[in-house]
Amino acid sequence: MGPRNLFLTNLPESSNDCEDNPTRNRGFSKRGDNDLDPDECMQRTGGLFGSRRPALSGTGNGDTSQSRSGSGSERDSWKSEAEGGESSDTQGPKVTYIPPPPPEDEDSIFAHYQTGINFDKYDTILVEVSGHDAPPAILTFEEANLCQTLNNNIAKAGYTKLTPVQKYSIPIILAGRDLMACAQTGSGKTAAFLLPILAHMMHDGITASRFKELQEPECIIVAPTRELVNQIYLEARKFSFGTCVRAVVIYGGTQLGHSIRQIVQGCNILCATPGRLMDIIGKEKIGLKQIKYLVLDEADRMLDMGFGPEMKKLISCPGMPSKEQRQTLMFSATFPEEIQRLAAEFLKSNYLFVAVGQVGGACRDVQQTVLQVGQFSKREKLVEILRNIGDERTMVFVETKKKADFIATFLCQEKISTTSIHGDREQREREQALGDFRCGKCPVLVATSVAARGLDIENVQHVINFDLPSTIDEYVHRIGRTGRCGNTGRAISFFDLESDNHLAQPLVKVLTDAQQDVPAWLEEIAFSTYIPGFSGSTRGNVFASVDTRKGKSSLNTAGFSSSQAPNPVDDESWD
Ligand SMILES: Nc1ncnc2c1ncn2[C@@H]1O[C@H](COP(=O)(O)OP(=O)(O)OP(=O)(O)O)[C@@H](O)[C@H]1O
Repeated sequence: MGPRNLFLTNLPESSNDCEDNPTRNRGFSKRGDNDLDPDECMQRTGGLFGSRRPALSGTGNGDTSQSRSGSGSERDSWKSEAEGGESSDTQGPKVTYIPPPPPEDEDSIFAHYQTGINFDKYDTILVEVSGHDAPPAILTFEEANLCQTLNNNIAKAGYTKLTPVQKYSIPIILAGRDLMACAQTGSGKTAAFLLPILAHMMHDGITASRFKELQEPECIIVAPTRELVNQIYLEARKFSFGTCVRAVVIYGGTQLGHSIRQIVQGCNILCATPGRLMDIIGKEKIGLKQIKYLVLDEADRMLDMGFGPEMKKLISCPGMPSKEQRQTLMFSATFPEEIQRLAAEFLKSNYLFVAVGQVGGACRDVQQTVLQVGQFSKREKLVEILRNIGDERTMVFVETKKKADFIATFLCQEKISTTSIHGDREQREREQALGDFRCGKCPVLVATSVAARGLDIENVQHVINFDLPSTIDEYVHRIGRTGRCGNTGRAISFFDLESDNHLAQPLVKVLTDAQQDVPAWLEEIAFSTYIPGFSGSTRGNVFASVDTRKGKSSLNTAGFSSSQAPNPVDDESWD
């Protein structure tokens, strides 16, 4: 195998507050004070595991091998990227990895970072709610009338104010309505669905318990990547702390038997990647009859051709309540119109659509810079930028798994502390890489799209698109790894005239909508490149700025409940 799996983290000699891992390796620090031979650097595996925040805690039992080579073309293997190439019919060695359980101490469970200076600016964002009979937004957690334990956990998590998506989503979900919610990256969509679901479960009571032969969870939450479902699990564990609700997480690349053992101990909320979930259902390790809530996080990704077929299989499984009998919730920062139409198959016809700001728009707390850089100049430019950045946490996105290893190795040889995450790395390595990055041992993480969505990592100050993605939606998600929860961040993208011209128009739109400077050369390309159907406005195929049902909508600002908001204007003038 090429350097792909030999590539390792570079760790400074001195340890810091991260847990040491017996297989921890040494390597280069940015300051280059421990000059390991690059080859030796390549001989070591693993890295650090654990960080100030709870570690990943997937569970599972080796049922299927993990594809060690991306099947099909690199770009087409996005799904195998997310699942790490795992599927029940993949040949290869048995997966035996069992992630260690997350820390159980309260400090770790409630570890969180501070909201940023722009958190209060959320209240100025226009919110559009479309669909009929929408309950009014709430302005405070108290208005949600949650139980004391939940309120205690919210306070311990450092939440004092609701974000816009929470103000509108929580009452809608408490009212039992289906919901499609779009809000910018880093604006609290996870709590927006977890809190009302937990409130319902606490109020209505739960059935699944450790003493049941067959576990029948009340809630299933699916997301496209292992690291993201684990992150959602840790949030569910946080907010359900001290309650009888038990959350479990299962994902590919880990031993299946361990997943099963976790489930049989009691499973009310199951956080899962699609591949592992369908394995567990196929083996009848859970029943679906008690499902009350089905949540699709990064929903547009879950419904596209990558995971759409598996999602359709899921809702057709024996025992799965129909869309009329369950509550279905979909969340994402992007939601193209054609995907919205696909979503209708999963949602009750009277679902509500909440759009916080421009659907598909970038978070305005991210300062975006686009540089024209040809492919042969990218590495030099990357090193120049990273040397200027110093030790601030930076995610570098590349388009293929091979390139992730290559660039990470290259940076290693440039004595820049770097690690990598992509779908061909063992799950253990992926989790170690994330742990090294989270705790700052490796301030640079080179990643493919497997890390583009959802990951909430403290202090990511910079995102560099070494390669621009193929779609503008993925661009929005990638740069959203920084500038989260009112904090500011910076994104720098290398625009290659040979391959990125198709992105020029949507990129200009995203930059303009986010009040960013648009380079003249990019504008020129944008308006000299004709893309059928793109009118440069929100009505183009690029963004669905309104509910594609074109239903009745009310335009509110996040700072008001609908009763106080300015008179709703016709969504024609929305954009
Ligand atoms: N009301 C709140 N007050 C303070 N912090 C919050 C609040 N809601 C969420 N957060 C924090 O903000 C961060 C981002 O939340 P979350 O990951 O749910 O964002 P998101 O909208 O799902 O982002 P993405 O679109 O990238 O998935 C998390 O660290 C979360 O704990």
